[in-house]
Amino acid sequence: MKTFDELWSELSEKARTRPDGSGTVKQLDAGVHAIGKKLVEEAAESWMAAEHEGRERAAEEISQLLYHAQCLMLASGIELDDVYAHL
Ligand SMILES: N=c1c2ncn([C@@H]3O[C@H](COP(=O)(O)OP(=O)(O)OP(=O)(O)O)[C@@H](O)[C@H]3O)c2ncn1[C@@H]1O[C@H](COP(=O)(O)O)[C@@H](O)[C@H]1O
Repeated sequence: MKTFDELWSELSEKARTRPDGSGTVKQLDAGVHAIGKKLVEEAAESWMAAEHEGRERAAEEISQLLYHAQCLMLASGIELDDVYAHL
């Protein structure tokens, strides 16, 4: 279990150190267009899970949505505070 901010610290570190086997590094190397497609996919999966699959599955898909949102942030040079300023 980790918070949104803890995940951000972890992913930012992955982006900096580029450890072998990191799915995040792979995502970042794939670029904004590829990450955006994943984000749309996870948003749709979150919607379907919330409508048809129950709370646990919806929570799981939303976690993946948040993860891909952070990958998009990293790939776009967007910081947490840039997003928090609009909440
Ligand atoms: N929270 C996530 C996370 N959520 C989703 N994913 C990736 O995104 C994929 C989900 O998208 P896909 O739909 O393609 O894969 P899937 O298994 O078919 O899933 P569904 O389609 O069924 O939803 C997973 O297989 C993971 O590779 C994640 N990968 C990593 N994290 C976190 O990010 C951290 C760093 O990960 P690495 O960079 O891989 O070390 C990890 O410690 C985790 O906490």
